[in-house]
Amino acid sequence: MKIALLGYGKMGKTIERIAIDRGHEIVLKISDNIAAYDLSLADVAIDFSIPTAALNNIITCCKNGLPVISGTTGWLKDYEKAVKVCEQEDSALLYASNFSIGVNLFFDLNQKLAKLMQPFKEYAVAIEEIHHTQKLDAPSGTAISLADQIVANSSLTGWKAEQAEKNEIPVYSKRIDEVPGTHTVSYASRVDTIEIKHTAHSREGFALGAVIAAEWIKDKKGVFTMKDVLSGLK
Ligand SMILES: NC(=O)C1=CN([C@@H]2O[C@H](COP(=O)(O)OP(=O)(O)OC[C@H]3O[C@@H](n4cnc5c(N)ncnc54)[C@H](OP(=O)(O)O)[C@@H]3O)[C@@H](O)[C@H]2O)C=CC1
Ligand SMILES: O=C(O)C1=N[C@H](C(=O)O)C[C@H](O)C1
Repeated sequence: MKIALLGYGKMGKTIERIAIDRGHEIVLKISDNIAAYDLSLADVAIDFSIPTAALNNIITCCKNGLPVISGTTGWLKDYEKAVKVCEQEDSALLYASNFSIGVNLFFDLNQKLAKLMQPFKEYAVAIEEIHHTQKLDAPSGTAISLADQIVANSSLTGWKAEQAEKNEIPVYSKRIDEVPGTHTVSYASRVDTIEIKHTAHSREGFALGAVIAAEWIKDKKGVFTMKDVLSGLK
């Protein structure tokens, strides 16, 4: 498979190594405006760039009929625009706030725990995410996905960074040196605390999941999530 890498930073470089190990070829590496590049050599694009570039990169891929895997976070207010263009252009898009298989299992666990905790109003839920100091967005895309899942499975009305209202989930963001990504969901009562936690030891899990998603989407059309990819692996 011929891959265009949109964004050639920490993730782009890790994806390159894993994609080559799996027998793929990197035909393009972009770290600036996509308009100047010829996408016609690629079978699929993988975008791990910056929040302000993600939507434009996705739209350009869709207009070129190039399936695109989107891992960039911090641009989701524009997600519906991306979906609309993808559908209009009869192209293919898969966004995930986190491509790691472990985090996707953690998402299932989070959803189940939220359902289980729903009747027990004495527990207050909170989310904490810790990432490296170069991260541009906060809260992390993964923390937002976790919060959205809890809202969908509880009587809580939303989430807020730090100072949440009574009916909201507080999401705390910490930035520490080289941390690849740690997410904790906790339910605290006066007498005890229940916690679930995912700790990434490196960026390999994110990158492997993105390459697996690219292999999966290559000849498809439509808007997908990691659930679609993982249901095919089970
Ligand atoms: N979904 C997931 O599983 C994961 C998501 N992420 C997300 O992926 C994104 C990238 O992370 P990371 O690799 O750590 O960040 P980096 O800062 O290391 O890399 C971002 C890269 O994008 C480049 N870039 C800047 N403008 C553009 C543009 N217009 N088009 C294409 N590339 C551009 C930057 O170039 P330059 O340095 O020259 O500005 C840089 O090489 C972040 O949003 C992060 O949150 C990260 C890990 C996992
Ligand atoms: O910026 C990162 O590094 C990461 N970003 C993603 C996010 O915002 O959730 C995923 C992962 O935690 C690493």
